[in-house]
Amino acid sequence: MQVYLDNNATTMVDPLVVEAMQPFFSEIYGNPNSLHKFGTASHPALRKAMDQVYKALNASDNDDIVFTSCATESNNWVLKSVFTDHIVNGEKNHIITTEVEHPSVLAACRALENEGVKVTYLPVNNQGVVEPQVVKSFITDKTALVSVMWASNETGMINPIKEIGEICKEKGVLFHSDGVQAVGKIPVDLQEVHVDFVSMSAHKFHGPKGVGALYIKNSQPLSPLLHGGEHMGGRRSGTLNVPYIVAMGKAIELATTNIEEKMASIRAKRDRLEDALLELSDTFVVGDRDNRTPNTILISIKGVEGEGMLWDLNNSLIGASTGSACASEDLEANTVMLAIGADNELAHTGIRLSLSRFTTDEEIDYTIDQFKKAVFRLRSISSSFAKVGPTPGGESKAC
Ligand SMILES: Cc1ncc(COP(=O)(O)O)c(CNc2co[nH]c2=O)c1O
Repeated sequence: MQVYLDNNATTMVDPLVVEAMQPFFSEIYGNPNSLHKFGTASHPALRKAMDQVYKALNASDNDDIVFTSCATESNNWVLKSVFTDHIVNGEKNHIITTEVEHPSVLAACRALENEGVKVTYLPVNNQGVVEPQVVKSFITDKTALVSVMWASNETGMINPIKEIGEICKEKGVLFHSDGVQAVGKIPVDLQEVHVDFVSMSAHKFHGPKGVGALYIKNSQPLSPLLHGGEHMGGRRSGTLNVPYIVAMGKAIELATTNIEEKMASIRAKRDRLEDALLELSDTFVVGDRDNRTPNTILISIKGVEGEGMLWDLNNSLIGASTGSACASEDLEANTVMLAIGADNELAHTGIRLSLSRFTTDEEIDYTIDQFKKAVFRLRSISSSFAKVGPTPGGESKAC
């Protein structure tokens, strides 16, 4: 048996999505910008895909949704164009984000610091979420943008986006949320929550890699990141990737239809897995599961190096991660665990398990069995665990 539990990194493309894409490779393949029938033949499918995304997000017709190549592009677009539109002219000079954002936000912010922008990286609490009042306390009249991820790719913890949005609206500050780990996984209603910009990525909800989108509230101005054509109303140049846009529409429709039912099913499997792993001594899971995306577990196993655990699980054909694949090459401590206050040793023991709607009960059973065997094997050769020994009573808990 092989079990894929790294769905926060990327997901399998739903076979129904693959089917929806097929006609647009060799049958309806014209350039949508061409005026002839080969080009206009793709327009109905493009309109349908756009409608599917609007419906899934409950976006208003006054809002814009622009397809991009990925969420990394969407995140960079917001940050760099807010800089262009509101900071270069001297109107503002400050951006607020958090210490635990995805690298595509953090690296873009660091690039803007090199341009002289003042960036505040807010801390998170011991649950790994940022507190609205902390956001409010750092907003000044020079703040151009607040950027806070909707849900964490590493912990699944969900930030108080509605409350932060209300603060930003009251203060007249633009608000961006990297919605990659929320869209398609938990309800996202953009008429319920005030956010100016939301990034999303199809390969997180069973669409293909290489297509994402940016939601822009009230179609407000945002300078293009890419120039050179009147695509997407001049918002984002580049020939439309028709099969992938169609795929994103189908994928978001499948992911958000009966989403509560889908969430309940995934959550039940995740909770069963989490409860079983917490039976191991000296383990803890980051964040209260009631405020977490239904598919994610970030578990720390005292005395077991995360990388070693990954390889052991890999030998059992179980795919997991120690955190964002974007940072998986380095053997650094898990930054989120450091941010919530774990010490350096503990922060090297994090393992992220992220399920999907395709995860089966049999796969959960197999994972529980293999995970416990791996922990026993690795702890038996672990110098640190042997030295410290198990905590009497083996305190294990979610926190
Ligand atoms: C919160 C978040 N933002 C942005 C991205 C980048 O999206 P893309 O550019 O469309 O790929 C990711 C991918 N996150 C991960 C990729 O690998 N492991 C992860 O956790 C993400 O989780």
